[in-house]
Amino acid sequence: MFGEVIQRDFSRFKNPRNIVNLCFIVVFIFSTVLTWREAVVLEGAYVANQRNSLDNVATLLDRQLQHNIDNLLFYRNTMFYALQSPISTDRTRKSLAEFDLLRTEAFWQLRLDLNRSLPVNGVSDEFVNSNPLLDRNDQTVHTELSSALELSYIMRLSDRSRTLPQRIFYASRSGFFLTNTPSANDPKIISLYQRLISQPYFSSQSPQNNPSRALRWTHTFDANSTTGQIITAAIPLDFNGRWYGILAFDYPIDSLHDFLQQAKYDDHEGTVLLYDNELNPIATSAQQLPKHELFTAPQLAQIASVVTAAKPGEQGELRMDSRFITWAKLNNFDGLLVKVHTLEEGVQGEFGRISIVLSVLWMLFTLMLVVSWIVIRRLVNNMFSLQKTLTWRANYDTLTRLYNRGAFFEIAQKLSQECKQQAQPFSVIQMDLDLFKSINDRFGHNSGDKVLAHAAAMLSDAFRQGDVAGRVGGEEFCIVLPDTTLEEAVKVAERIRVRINTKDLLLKQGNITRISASFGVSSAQEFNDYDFERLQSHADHRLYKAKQDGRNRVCSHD
Ligand SMILES: Nc1nc2c(ncn2[C@@H]2O[C@H](COP(=O)(O)OP(=O)(O)OP(=O)(O)O)[C@@H](O)[C@H]2O)c(=O)[nH]1
Repeated sequence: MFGEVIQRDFSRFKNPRNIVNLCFIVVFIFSTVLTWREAVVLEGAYVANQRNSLDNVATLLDRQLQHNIDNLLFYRNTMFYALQSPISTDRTRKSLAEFDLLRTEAFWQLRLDLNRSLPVNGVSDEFVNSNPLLDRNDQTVHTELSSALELSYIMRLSDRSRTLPQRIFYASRSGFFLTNTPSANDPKIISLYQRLISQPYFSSQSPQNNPSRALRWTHTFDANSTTGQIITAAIPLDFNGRWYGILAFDYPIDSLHDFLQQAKYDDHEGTVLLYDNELNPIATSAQQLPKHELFTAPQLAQIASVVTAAKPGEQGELRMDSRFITWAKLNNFDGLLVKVHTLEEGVQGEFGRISIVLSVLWMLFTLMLVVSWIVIRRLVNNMFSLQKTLTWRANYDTLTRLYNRGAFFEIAQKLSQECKQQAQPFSVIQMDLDLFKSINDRFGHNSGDKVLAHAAAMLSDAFRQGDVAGRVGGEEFCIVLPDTTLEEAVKVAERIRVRINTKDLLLKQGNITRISASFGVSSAQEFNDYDFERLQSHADHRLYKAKQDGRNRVCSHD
């Protein structure tokens, strides 16, 4: 059963049309799979390229930030060690004495060395006492001030050329501050200090608010200064269980913006954006921040969910609409670097051009494949119909559409042998048109052909299913009748004779004629012989007798 199914399926493929279809399908699948593979490799390279490109910016930015954080930690250590073992010099003692005199003034400034140190700016005892967050402790304030004066030397020396434009400062709870962007000794000191201690980065560094005492980034905020929006990183300074103040640096957002703009991108490389820890865009490699939101609220939520789970330094990518998003969580910044690559930019870029060439090549190949499939299918179809015609012509007579002599003899012999094997009767009718020559002579050869075709049609209509007829000579026909006795065959011959003889036939130029035929019938039972050729010879002999007896009759005996 299974074998039959396989054989049937296999034989279906022997048909050249199916083989051609199969071959083309295989070539098409193969080419599509190859192109698909190329596309997958290309996509992998594209993703790696996008990641690398963002990684370069992330590494650069991280390095800059690391430098600043290192500076901050270095300054904290300086303060820490100075608090532990303060250096007492004439100059510091003088400055501290000066502080004791000035501490009740609304604002004041101490400076050890005009050229080599930065000024320490302070506010009055009254100001400090009015703010519960502040505490000017008489036990520690001198040590802290001398430490700050020491730091002012180092801060003054620090090289700012390698860093992003920034402000580094120490804001003390004891009512003074030190910054690398010094100001004059004027009332502005009060407002500057007021601004430092009222910002969230100051209060958030209290032991209650920052129990881990780690560095913390703010989100962007308006510093209410000429610098516009800024972002700040701060660490607390603790010593001997006392929270002294904070060391911090801040960047104007513009400087981060400039930094990203300097990262080299060609026009098709997409846009890099820096987001703060509240996922607000703060800087971009484009000319300016996008006027409308780049991401919808659900998209932002999707980014947030992916990024929250990520560790610092981790990278990833997302597909949003037609855009390819690469993100990197920085090691030294509490925010996110995002690269947005639009489809349009992608198409214009190198990978886009390669993808287009690949798609066009695939389409061309497929088109050529389809065209050649159509051509080959047509060739195969033509070949098939030619083969069919040739086969038909080899077996049939084109005029009468009956079997020709060769094919008929072959079939007749086969049928006679089958009847012999099954011990069935078998009969043969030999038929010849009467005086056919005179039709040719009177009406022409074409009319003679028409008569032959007509006689064959009469013949075909009259015999039964299973009987086979053939044209065995010019106007001679033979019919074999399996499983038919002589009597039955005579009846069939008689029926044919009547049919032929009762129909008028319209010939050339309106001539109507009626034809007749003579029949000789023989059967295998009579002679106990199933050899077709011999039976046909007997029938032919009886046909001759029928002609002799006056034509238009059936003869079944010698
Ligand atoms: N038109 C046409 N004539 C054919 C074809 N084949 C044979 N003939 C003609 O058929 C005629 C047969 O004539 P005869 O054998 O003399 O016999 P008949 O005229 O039929 O006379 P009887 O058989 O004695 O009745 C010949 O003239 C052949 O040329 C054919 O394919 N087409």
